[in-house]
Parts: sequence; C-alpha cells; structure tokens
Amino acid sequence: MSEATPEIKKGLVGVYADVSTISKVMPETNSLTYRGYAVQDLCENCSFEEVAYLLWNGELPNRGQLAEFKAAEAAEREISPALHRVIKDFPASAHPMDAIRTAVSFMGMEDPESADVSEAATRRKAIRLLAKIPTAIAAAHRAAKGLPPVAPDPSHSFGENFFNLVFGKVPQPEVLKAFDVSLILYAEHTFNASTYTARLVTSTGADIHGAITAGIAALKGPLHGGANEAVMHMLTEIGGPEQAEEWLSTRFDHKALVMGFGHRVYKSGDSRVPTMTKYAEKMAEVVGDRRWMETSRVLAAKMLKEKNIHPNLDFPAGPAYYLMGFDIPLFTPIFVAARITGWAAHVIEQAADNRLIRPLSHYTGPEQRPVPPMDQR
Ligand SMILES: CC(=O)SCCNC(=O)CCNC(=O)[C@H](O)C(C)(C)COP(=O)(O)OP(=O)(O)OC[C@H]1O[C@@H](n2cnc3c(N)ncnc32)[C@H](O)[C@@H]1OP(=O)(O)O
Ligand SMILES: O=C([O-])CC(=O)C(=O)O
Repeated sequence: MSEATPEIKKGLVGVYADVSTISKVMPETNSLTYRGYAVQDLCENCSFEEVAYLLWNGELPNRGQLAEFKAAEAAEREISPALHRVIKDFPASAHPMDAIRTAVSFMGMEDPESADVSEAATRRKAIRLLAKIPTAIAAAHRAAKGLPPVAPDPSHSFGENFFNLVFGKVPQPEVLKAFDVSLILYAEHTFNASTYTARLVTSTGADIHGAITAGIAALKGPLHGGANEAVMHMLTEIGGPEQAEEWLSTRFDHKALVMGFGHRVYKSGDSRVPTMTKYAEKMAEVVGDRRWMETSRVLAAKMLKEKNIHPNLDFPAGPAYYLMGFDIPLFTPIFVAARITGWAAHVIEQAADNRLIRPLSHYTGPEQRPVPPMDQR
C-alpha cells in the first residue's frame, strides 16, 4: 500500500528553519539590516572591519574595540610555509574557489585549536580565517600566474591588504571605498545556501574550518556566489550596449537563465543593488569605461519590462570588480573573503543553541523486494 505524500517544500522554499539575531531580510520593503542597522547606513558610515566586529559581537565597536580588533586581524595574516608549498603545487588551471576551499581545509589541519569547538576557540579561529583567507586567495592566484606571493602588511586596512596581496600595490581611495562597500554588502544574508550549509555542518558538532570549507563549496555554484563571475562572462560575451537587447531576446527564446537576475527571497528588488550599482558607476567613472554599466542598464531594463525579474547583488558586483582590475575567477573568492564574517557569526549562533539538522525524505523508489540470485538479474 503506498503512503500519502506529505507536503514537500522543494528547495525548502518558504521554510523557517530556525531563529537568528544576525540579520533580517525584508523583501516587502527591499531592505536588509545587520544586527538592526540598515546595510546602506553601514556602507556609508562604517569600514568592513567595523561591520565584521558588529556581526560577531552584536554591537558596533568603539574606537578602542576597533583598534584591538584590527590589530588582532592584522597579526594573523601570514599563512604557514607548508600552506605556501601546497598552494604552489595546486594545478595552475584550478579554479580559485577550489584553491581557497582546499587552503581553508588545510588551515584547519594546522590550526592549534582545530579540535576545540568551544565558543572562545571558535572566535579565535574565525579571526585567523578572516585574516588568512585573503593571503591564501592571493598566493594561489599569483602562483597560477607564475608570480611570487606578496607578504601581508599589518599596517594596511583589510581592503588595502587585499589589493596589495593581489597586485602588489594599493589603489586610490575611491576604489578602496567601493571595494569596502562590496565587502559590507556581501558580508551576511540570513539563511542563504552557503550559510545554511555552514550551520548544517556545525549542527553535527564539527569544527569551524569544516563548516567554512563546506560553505565555500556551496558558494561556488552559479546559482549562488558563482553568479558574480558568470555576470561578467555574460557582459564580455555581449560586448557592449548595442548588442544587449538582441542577446537577451535570444536567451528568452531558449528559456535560458540570465545570470545576476532573480532571488529566492527578494521578488521586487535586492536591497543591496542600488548601493552596489552606485559604487560600480563610480568605478566606471574612475576607469573611464562606461561600456559594462551601459550594457547592464539595457539588460536590467529589458528583464524588468519583459520578465518582471530584478537584478541581484552579483549583477553590479561583477562589473565593479572587473573595473577594479580583478581577473574574473577572483570575484567569488572575494565574496568568500567577505562572507567569512557572516558564516562565522552563524557558526557561533548555531553552536550556542544547537540541534542536529536532519530533515526527512519521502521515499518514492521501488517497493521492498527480495534480492534475486545472480543468474536471474
Ligand atoms: C548572492 C546570490 O547568491 S544572489 C543569486 C545569484 N544567482 C543568480 O544570479 C543565478 C540566476 N538566478 C537564478 O537561477 C534564480 O533566480 C535563483 C536560483 C537565484 C532563485 O531561484 P528560485 O527562487 O527558485 O526562482 P523563482 O522560483 O523565483 O523563479 C520564478 C521564475 O522566474 C524565472 N527566473 C528566475 N530567475 C531567472 C533568471 N535569472 N533568468 C531567467 N529566468 C529566471 C524562473 O525560471 C521561474 O520561471 P517559471 O515560473 O517559468 O519556472
Ligand atoms: O540570500 C540568498 O539566497 C543569496 C544571497 O543573496 C546571498 O547569499 O547574499
């Protein structure tokens, strides 16, 4: 006798899986707060380091707390000679997301507190991850190009350090500000797929390096963080605003996805897009190349008019990073460098009030049957 099919929430659409005090997405007003502060307000008034502190501690830091936090992060930026050696041996063709996923897993094996899942140890490990992830991303990127790594400079801010590690120099203030804004916007977004992955791993009692390794694997997918790279591949394939309408019509004819559009939660606009677009426009001005923003404008207008689908954060972030000079395969690793803050906040929250995450599946395979002898199969 077949059982009645229970209600299945495919993709867990609309399911509340837990409570959280970290951030709030309000799709009805296209808004987002971190610990109660509007993300736009944080972008205009805070540095990425202040936002990282906020996510991990629940309140913005005062001057002394910020100085202490920045010093703790700056002191942990070096990666070990063993990790440098491993990175040098990565295949040059490896995707940087696979490189940083492997590097974080390696950092877990080296971490002196690897097996300690107490909150105090997890917080110390989170700082080490925040500090070392840019060093590993940049070392792998440069090794794949046959370049030596650049040593982290503890006198640099988080953003300055990232540019210096990748390019060996720090850009002008407008570029640094746009980069910092992108990190703040990418830092946290409730129970998205990668954060939920990190919480699920944490729910088994596993350590933060395991949770973040899994989070990075989930973020790489083109339906999630990988979309910021896909957006730029799409824009370069289109070539310019003149070709954008026709290119999009062909996508519609093939019922193909258009990268950087749509969102599971926001259906009438992603809270972060106006701010990121403003800073991507500034990058276009700084570089003196409006082609990508013009192409984006044509695509967004036609998507809205014909499909009623809005862009998500990856849509303006892609061209912003391109205009800052980053190679396309570095875009999702930059997302990792930012989202480690949100992931770690969720790891800490999950562990503090944990219950193993284990949903049910409704079986629709063959009825129970005996194993036939080999000569009857
Ligand atoms: C930081 C981030 O992770 S933001 C997300 C980044 N991802 C992307 O940009 C990839 C492209 N977008 C998508 O694949 C999807 O919009 C997702 C995965 C983000 C959300 O998926 P869902 O919530 O399952 O989509 P949703 O149910 O709202 O889709 C509704 C309809 O719009 C269509 N749609 C949604 N997004 C797109 C898109 N980007 N291009 C074309 N059609 C789309 C769906 O195919 C669906 O059509 P249907 O009703 O004819 O089947
Ligand atoms: O919330 C989501 O599903 C995806 C997203 O925008 C993010 O992780 O920033």
